Amino acid sequence: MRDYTLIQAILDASHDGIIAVDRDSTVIWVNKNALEILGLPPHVVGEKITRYIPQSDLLRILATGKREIGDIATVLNRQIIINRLPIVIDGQTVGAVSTFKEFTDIQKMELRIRKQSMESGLEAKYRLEDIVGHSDVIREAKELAETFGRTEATVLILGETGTGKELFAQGMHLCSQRAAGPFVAVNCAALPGNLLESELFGYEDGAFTGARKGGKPGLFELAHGGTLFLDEIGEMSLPIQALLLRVLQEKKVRRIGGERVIPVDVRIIAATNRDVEERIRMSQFRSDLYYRLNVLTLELPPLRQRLEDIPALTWAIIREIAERGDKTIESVSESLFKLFTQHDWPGNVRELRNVVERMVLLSKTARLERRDAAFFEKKLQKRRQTDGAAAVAGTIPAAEDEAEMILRVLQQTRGNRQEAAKLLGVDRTTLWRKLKKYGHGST
Ligand SMILES: Nc1ncnc2c1ncn2[C@@H]1O[C@H](COP(=O)(O)OP(=O)(O)OP(=O)(O)O)[C@@H](O)[C@H]1O
Repeated sequence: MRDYTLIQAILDASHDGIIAVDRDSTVIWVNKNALEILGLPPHVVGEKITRYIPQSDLLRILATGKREIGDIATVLNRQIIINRLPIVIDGQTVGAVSTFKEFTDIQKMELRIRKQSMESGLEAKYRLEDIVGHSDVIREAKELAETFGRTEATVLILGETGTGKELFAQGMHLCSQRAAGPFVAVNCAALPGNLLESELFGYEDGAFTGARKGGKPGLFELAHGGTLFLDEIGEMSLPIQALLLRVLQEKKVRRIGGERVIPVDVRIIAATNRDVEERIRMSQFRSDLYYRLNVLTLELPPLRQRLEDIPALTWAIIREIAERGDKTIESVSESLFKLFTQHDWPGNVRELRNVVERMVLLSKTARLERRDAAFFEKKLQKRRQTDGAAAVAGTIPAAEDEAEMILRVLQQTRGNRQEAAKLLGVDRTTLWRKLKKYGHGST
């Protein structure tokens, strides 16, 4: 009797509701919270559970012997989160128990945010040790990134397009104390001004026409406890720069159309492939924001400064393709690597990835040969000719040619920019920038 009273007191002390049934679905134990949440009378013990809850889910647990964790249900107009488990003794299911609690607004929000962040892949995958390359320049960059990563300071990554800025940002996040928190990346150049503002800061219900019902948390809120990676920071408009600076100073955000001030704990890693200092001179970038972002600087080398890494990078790409199950390559000819070293790779590792992927997918054997690279040789030749002509004329390659080529490729891909960028061997942002430059920004 003493044991019974003691156990009952312990169960009643739990914040969760607990109700257990035996193999015949007779209630054998229930605590105070369960009675309260389910609205049951105190004398349910000894009665069939179906008398009070005709469709009780515990019947299913008795039948299947399988646990069900994290189910959400509405009971008496309240949302509850439930775990149901079989009670197993000596390998036999002798009953079932359900533990549950009210689902608070905070938990609801957490669940929604977690779901959103998983859907849009807001988790860092690459660790610094996954970044391929043994050249001195990349080794130094990795060492520096590791040192920077462990601090809480803001880091500015400088590097040409495709040099791995996002990979390094992920790597720094994963070696920081925030590794278990979210990693949220946003490309400031890919979103027009007002869209970038609502992405970063979120909005309240009814903030503007077309705003999602219930409002939307901004990326700062989603990155709470983690890292926010702001790529192409140099492209950010002046009004958004001012808002960003305020958030960095105050560590609080206010959603568009909202009154509430939401505290955020976010580490910023920013990146740019443009000379921000030049933009400061042209009054297009705020110097106070630049100094705040540029506490630590990590410069990433272009691929042409680490040509010795090409074989390792090529093999890493080949392995990834094989893992996807697309195609397996067993050997690569030395002459192909030699050809690769003759190129200056303006699109860096992203361009190398595109070239290798194309070759692997087109190759008919398990060996990559120089002859598989006919399309690449053509590209090289064309580039040499253009460079030669430019050198003779003392000009840069004609802009019209580039604009025409981009539009032609876009036509070919029926306006699909991602595909066009891939065919052109540039990233989407570069393509977007070029279109803007040639006056086709909104096409
Ligand atoms: N050292 C590396 N090892 C393996 N893959 C790499 C490396 N560097 C870059 N890549 C690959 O190159 C591509 C571009 O990388 P990433 O997006 O990090 O570059 P970025 O500098 O952020 O480019 P952008 O400035 O255009 O946004 C990705 O597909 C990435 O996987």
